[in-house]
Amino acid sequence: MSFQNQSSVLHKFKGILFSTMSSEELLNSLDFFNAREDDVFLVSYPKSGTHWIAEVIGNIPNAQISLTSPIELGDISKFDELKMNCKRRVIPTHLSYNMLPVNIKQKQCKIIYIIRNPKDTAVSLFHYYRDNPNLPGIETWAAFFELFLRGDVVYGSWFDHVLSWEEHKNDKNILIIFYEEMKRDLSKSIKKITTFLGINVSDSEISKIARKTSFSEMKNNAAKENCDPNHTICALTSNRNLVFRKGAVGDWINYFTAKQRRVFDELFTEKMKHSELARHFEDYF
Ligand SMILES: Nc1ncnc2c1ncn2[C@@H]1O[C@H](COP(=O)(O)O)[C@@H](OP(=O)(O)O)[C@H]1O
Ligand SMILES: CCc1ccc(OS(=O)(=O)O)cc1
Repeated sequence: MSFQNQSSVLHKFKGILFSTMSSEELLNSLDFFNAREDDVFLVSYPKSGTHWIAEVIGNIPNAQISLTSPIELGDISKFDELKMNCKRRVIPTHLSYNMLPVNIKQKQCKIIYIIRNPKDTAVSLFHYYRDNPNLPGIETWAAFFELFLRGDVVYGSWFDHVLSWEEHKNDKNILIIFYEEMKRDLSKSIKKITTFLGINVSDSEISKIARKTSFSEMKNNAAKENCDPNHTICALTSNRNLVFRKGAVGDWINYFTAKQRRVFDELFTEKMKHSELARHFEDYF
């Protein structure tokens, strides 16, 4: 597998790194996006469990929804492509709240924001950088750790991303889901999601969705799929095999040195001192 230089796969837009698969023209035009009132946005910082929630939603019986590729993926023809979709659209994105098209906010579309312990997120993104030819090559975990702390990674700083959503955590059209809660009680999180979407689902159907969206099931299914580079659903890869790595809570402990842990905790405390969302991670640090 060939590793790419950062400049060939990432570009900076308004100070934040994006994949070159997100054209500058598209990023500049986001505010021209025409949202529909029944659109659902699935928002996350990369590697927070986005595919997992997408699979949960895709398995809701009779939901009549259509999962699209991320709003920021592609070129200016993106909005025409989305317009042609007649079903209720579930649109993933890794955009921060500030960059989200204004029309989505005006129409108060439903938004699910998934958030994961940043230490596990960093480790997961490190592996994504290493394995994914659409991301820059990275030599070591130590080098990646520095980039992550500085926000010098695709979609920028985890801290800034989460803080941009923090201010809207109580908006009635926004549901916050934690990866760690999904791991602890998947059925409970599925129930939260279906209730939020206004779809009535029985307990036995919820159990069925939980079975179908277990890590092993999703990883096995991805291994059987053909990887079609012309059908890119993800913003960062057309190979779904790269998405399902370990699916665990607390894997960071196998990577962080004692010093890295101290440095990270200091930065976390400083940046997230006013954050209620951050309190959720106290048990996982
Ligand atoms: N069904 C599932 N259960 C648990 N974790 C899952 C999962 N599906 C995906 N993931 C994990 O979510 C991360 C990918 O997030 P995203 O979909 O936002 O890119 C990966 O984490 P790891 O790299 O830690 O394994 C992946 O393994
Ligand atoms: C399948 C929906 C989805 C989930 C996550 C995405 O982001 S990434 O490209 O894998 O980072 C895109 C689409």
